[in-house]
Amino acid sequence: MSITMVTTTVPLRPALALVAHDQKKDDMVRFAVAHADRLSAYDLFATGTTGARIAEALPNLPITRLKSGPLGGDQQIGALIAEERVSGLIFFVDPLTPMPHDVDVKALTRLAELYNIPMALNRATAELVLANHGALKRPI
Ligand SMILES: O=C(CO)COP(=O)(O)O
Repeated sequence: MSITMVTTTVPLRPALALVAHDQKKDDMVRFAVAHADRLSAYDLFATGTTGARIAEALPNLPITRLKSGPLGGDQQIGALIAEERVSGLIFFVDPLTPMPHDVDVKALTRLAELYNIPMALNRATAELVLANHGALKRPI
């Protein structure tokens, strides 16, 4: 007599955070539309307005919207990184416009550095991150 063990594996999905400054939101929407299939493999988080723009363009793509960046959304994403719940950050930064919440942006990128998660600050790097999506760590 033989015994067969049946195991099921529930894959843990890695999570990605998407953020774009105002002058880069159109770029982010184009990026999300171009990669909608691949992005659907992730649990997605976004700052408020970025998430709204993506949801408007891709209503079937689940995305958790946090607060708007200037109202604490960058810090919320930073907290998710510190809790090791986000394994990649795609942040289309506007290098030409001063931001009142620049310290929050700096704190967010610092945590992405500290926790050694892939962080793309422009579209060229975001393409590389998504193309190497196997490198994105799974959540604990
Ligand atoms: O300001 C931001 C990042 O610093 C983005 O926030 P919103 O997506 O709410 O515009």
